Amino acid sequence: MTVLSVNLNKIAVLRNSRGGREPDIVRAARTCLDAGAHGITVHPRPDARHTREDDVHALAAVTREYGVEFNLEGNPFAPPRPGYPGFIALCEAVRPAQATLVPDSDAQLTSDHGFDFARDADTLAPLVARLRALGCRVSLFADTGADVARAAAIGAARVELYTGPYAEAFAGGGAADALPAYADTARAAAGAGLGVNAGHDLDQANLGAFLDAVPNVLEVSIGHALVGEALYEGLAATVRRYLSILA
Ligand SMILES: CC(=O)[C@@H](O)[C@H](O)COP(=O)(O)O
Ligand SMILES: NCC(=O)COP(=O)(O)O
Repeated sequence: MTVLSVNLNKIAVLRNSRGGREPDIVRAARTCLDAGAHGITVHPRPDARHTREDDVHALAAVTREYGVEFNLEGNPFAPPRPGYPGFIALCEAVRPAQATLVPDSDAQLTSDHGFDFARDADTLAPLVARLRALGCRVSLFADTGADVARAAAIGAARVELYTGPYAEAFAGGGAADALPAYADTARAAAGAGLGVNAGHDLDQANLGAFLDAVPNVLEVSIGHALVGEALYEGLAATVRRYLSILA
């Protein structure tokens, strides 16, 4: 079964554009969870452009209340700065069920690549161990063709396949060419004992074909498209549409 974790970054983008509390990210989380979403994801960035430290605490509390997964994403190497205590410190404070490590630089518009596990193994391994000691399941953001055996050796429980290139290929009519690399990487990950998550630019149009082609996807985290689509149909109805694609 594939579960849906709704990424609420874009609710915070809208809220921050005017300051204040609206739209309320906790109300959005409750709406998604009441509609059947299996968890909540956020990816607070060091520049606090969307979700902030206080959101992380509030969403940790609401996911605890619902008994669902809180998936916290971030770059463990980004240094702390005022308003952003650092990814590991956030994990120490709220102990998310899943910590997804993503190799973003500060200036990136959004996530656009996975780790180079061979290059990053020595720096990742102690951080993964620290997160595991907190009780977090650790997932590492990965490109197709990544050295997933090494990701397993680093201590991760899962990899999250970066689906941006798939979404782009789908939009251009080239999904059939893009999907085999995802399926191969998912199979290799399973063979290495890793669970497989997927995310980035998934939407109602491209999700079904991805899940049909890629085996054993345990979780998809979806935010940008889902929040955009919710403008037309409402958040709860949109979450239910995604759940019907997963079913
Ligand atoms: C890790 C990942 O794929 C990203 O999709 C991320 O969570 C989205 O971040 P932004 O909302 O900042 O683009
Ligand atoms: N990990 C991917 C995620 O949380 C959401 O990505 P997107 O749907 O906002 O592109």
